[in-house]
Amino acid sequence: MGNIYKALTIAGSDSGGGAGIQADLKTFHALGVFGMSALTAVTAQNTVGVQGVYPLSVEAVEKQIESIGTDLGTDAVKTGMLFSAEIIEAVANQVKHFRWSRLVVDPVMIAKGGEPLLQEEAVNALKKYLLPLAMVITPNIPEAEALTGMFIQTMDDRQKAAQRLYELGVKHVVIKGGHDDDGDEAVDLLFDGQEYSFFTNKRIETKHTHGTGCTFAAAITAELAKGKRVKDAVQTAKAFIQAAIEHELGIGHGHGPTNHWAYQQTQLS
Ligand SMILES: Nc1ncnc2c1ncn2[C@@H]1O[C@H](COP(=O)(O)OP(=O)(O)O)[C@@H](O)[C@H]1O
Ligand SMILES: Cc1ncc(COP(=O)(O)O)c(N)n1
Repeated sequence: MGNIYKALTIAGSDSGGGAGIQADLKTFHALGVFGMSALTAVTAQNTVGVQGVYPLSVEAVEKQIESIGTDLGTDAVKTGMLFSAEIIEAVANQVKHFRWSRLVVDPVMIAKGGEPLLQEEAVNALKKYLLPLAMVITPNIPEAEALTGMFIQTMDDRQKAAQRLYELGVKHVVIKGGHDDDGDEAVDLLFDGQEYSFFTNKRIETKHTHGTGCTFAAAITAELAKGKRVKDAVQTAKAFIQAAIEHELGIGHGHGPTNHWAYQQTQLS
């Protein structure tokens, strides 16, 4: 066996299997990375919506991270749904304690159906404690608006928002374009403090986009765990999410999950 790369996801459980911890672990696995998890909350969720949110205690979150940090260690870390300011602060302290530098923060706030996955007052904790530790942050447009207080309509606005997030201490800002549905392309913007890069693919006409954000950020994390540069990791993640959306599974009665094994299959064929 060659080198085993490891990645840890700190996020909520999606019982429906399309987003959250489940999407992250499937994505790590599909990219050949050993996945580990620390749950922050359990959601009763499916393709139709979120039927319940049950946060874990701060102690339960801390203990899971400690179990991983004191034994297996990890090459990269991703955070997703963190639910509260208390959990955010605890996670930031653990990341610092174990000196985990390859940290991808997906600032999950609201599920596609509109249900809150982060308490409103926790947005400030995200900015204060976690963003300064992040190697990469991956907000969608509404999340970038909540973090910056800006209204984002044009690509120029997005570039300004990326600059503001960079000033909060994040080393690389990716503002995703899934929500910008004018036009026939899905464009993601990356800012590294110096230059802007654009990752563009054809926009796929589908309602099955549950978990796209989680999957995309998990793919970046898996590639960083292998030691890849951020720009290359984002490039692979963009190809991964495109394949996952394109080869849709069509399961459930609402917004279905993406296909986490499609990228691997397209690579093999
Ligand atoms: N219909 C689509 N066709 C192609 N790519 C998409 C589509 N919707 C989202 N994406 C891509 O999926 C990733 C997640 O984007 P987005 O939907 O903005 O995030 P979130 O799920 O956090 O709201 C981005 O790379 C985005 O460009
Ligand atoms: C537990 C959990 N975490 C995150 C999301 C966001 O999903 P998306 O990737 O569609 O924004 C979700 N719906 N549920």
